[in-house]
Amino acid sequence: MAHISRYYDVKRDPAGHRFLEVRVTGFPLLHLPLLNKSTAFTEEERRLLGLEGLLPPGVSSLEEQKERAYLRFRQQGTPLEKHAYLRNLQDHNEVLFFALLEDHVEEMLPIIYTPTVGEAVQQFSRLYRYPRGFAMSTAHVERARELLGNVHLQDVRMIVATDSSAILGIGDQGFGGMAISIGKLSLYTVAGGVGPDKTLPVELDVGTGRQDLIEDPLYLGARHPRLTGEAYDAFIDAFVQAVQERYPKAIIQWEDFSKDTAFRVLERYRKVVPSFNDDIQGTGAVTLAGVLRACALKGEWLRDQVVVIHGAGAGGAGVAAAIREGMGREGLAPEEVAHRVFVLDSRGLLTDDRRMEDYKQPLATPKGITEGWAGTDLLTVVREAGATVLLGLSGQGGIFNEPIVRAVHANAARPIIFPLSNPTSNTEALPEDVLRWTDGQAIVATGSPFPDVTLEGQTYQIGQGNNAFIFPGLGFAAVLTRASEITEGMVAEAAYALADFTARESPERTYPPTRALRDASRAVALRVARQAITEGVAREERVQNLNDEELDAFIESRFWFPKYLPYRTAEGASPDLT
Ligand SMILES: NC(=O)c1ccc[n+]([C@@H]2O[C@H](COP(=O)([O-])OP(=O)(O)OC[C@H]3O[C@@H](n4cnc5c(N)ncnc54)[C@H](O)[C@@H]3O)[C@@H](O)[C@H]2O)c1
Ligand SMILES: O=C(O)C[C@H](O)C(=O)O
Ligand SMILES: [Mn+2]
Repeated sequence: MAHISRYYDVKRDPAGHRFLEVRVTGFPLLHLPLLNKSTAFTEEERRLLGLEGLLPPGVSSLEEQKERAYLRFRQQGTPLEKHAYLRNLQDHNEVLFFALLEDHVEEMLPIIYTPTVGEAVQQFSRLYRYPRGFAMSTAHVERARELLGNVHLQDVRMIVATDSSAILGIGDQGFGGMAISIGKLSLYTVAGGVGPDKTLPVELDVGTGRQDLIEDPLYLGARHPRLTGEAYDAFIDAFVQAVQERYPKAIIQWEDFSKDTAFRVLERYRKVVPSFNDDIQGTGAVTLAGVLRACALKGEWLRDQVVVIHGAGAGGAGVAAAIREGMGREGLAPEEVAHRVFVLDSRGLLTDDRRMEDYKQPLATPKGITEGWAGTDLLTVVREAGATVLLGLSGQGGIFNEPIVRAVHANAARPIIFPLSNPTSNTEALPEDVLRWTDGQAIVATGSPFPDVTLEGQTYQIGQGNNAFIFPGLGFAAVLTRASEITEGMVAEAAYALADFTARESPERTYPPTRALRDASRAVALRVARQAITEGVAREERVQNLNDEELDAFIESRFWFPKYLPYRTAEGASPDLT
């Protein structure tokens, strides 16, 4: 089968300046988002590349293009319209898209990512315009390798793949989960330095449990119930094998797999292909980092807190493991930790006399500890355990009500309350309410972005405890070191790196402001890369003997930045070659 094998190369001229040697010219060139400069093609390039007459005569600089695009962006009425506008731009001109994003990261992150991406997931089949990424469906299992061969990208290093079974807190979303993979990878580029040509969003369309989607005439996904059991495993196996063959250097980030599959998929492949689960590991790390900062803000240790985690899915389990690890590092033995970390699912506290899924068993509280307790519901657990920290990962909007928040406050002068569920409608409590119910004493961070809260003349910044502060740096470090595996040590290091970065750059906050996302990711990448080298999983020769300063410089030098390179055609080739 004929494909465009390589339609461009990055080369250097004799003076050492980089340029793109392109093998596509004319109209098709204007339709390749990685190559299209649109109105920024110079007159010389237009002549050389057969573009004369196809573009308006005015030549714009990238700056002018950004100005034009930003004006249009501001004219869009709703967040979803803004999202659609930016996605459209991304599908036409990636350099411009990322350059614009870089300039307005605080304003645009909530549009391309959480919370608006949640709406984009739900509306995916209605918003759909251009192809992006790899869509694997049940009909393709036998031919996964061949189909991945149809993807034009030559050197994919970072893959985000979802089976859409638990998107944010909004559940099974069928094919629409593709929007999450796209959104996460945009962050990899804007914050993590991975070039857009090195990223591949993937939808693993194993079907959907949503009858309303199956019956929706406009639905674009496969119309059958979700694969389960062996058929499901065979599907994911086929995908992983195809990735290993076509993109042997790629890292896989598993995203928004429901608790029923998340743990199994993570464990099955983590030593087969370098991979991690963002909701388990990324969320664990970001939450530990924020809780450590919150403890530091009130001059206390994590080991002295009592932590209640509401939600025992991928996120809750990851957070529980990370908090336990953090307490262990502060000197607590596992028996002591058992008195300080409590996890609840929809049936109440996990205790070891209950029947439950395998992955939950290590999270369960020994029955002896809860002897004599008045109950195992959230309010009772907060009271009986003496919770000083309350973390929400249940996707249950509003469940942290006034009595519950006040009960935590009764145990701590400065309670730490993080409603971490996304999107905004699933937030366990609004920051303003939490602050009001605690007379401004609570330390609050949320998963979705919230504006500052002003209460009785005092303004409180609400940190965004979102794994976006972890995964770009973690994944970029794994890419740059060519890690053979993403170890628990690397994930833990990401958490401490973020906490230290926040302490250094924003000492009064739980998390850095989102405009610091790139710097935070770089700090995370440095420490994760160091950990990979120390643990002997870094396969990249060039990083083996670098000191920290050199490693940081190496990371910086590998960052992709949105700018246009000059274009030329292959030597001797005629400009109309396509
Ligand atoms: N802030 C972040 O970075 C971040 C990261 C991951 C997940 N999350 C959020 O956490 C939520 C859960 O995501 P997940 O990936 O763990 O999903 P999941 O499907 O794996 O788990 C959901 C869990 O919620 C719990 N739950 C449901 N109803 C409950 C109830 N009434 N009471 C107590 N617990 C209940 C159950 O224990 C279930 O296991 C989502 O809203 C998601 O957005 C946030
Ligand atoms: O996507 C996010 O905003 C964070 C997290 O991965 C989630 O599933 O909620
Ligand atoms: Mn997620």
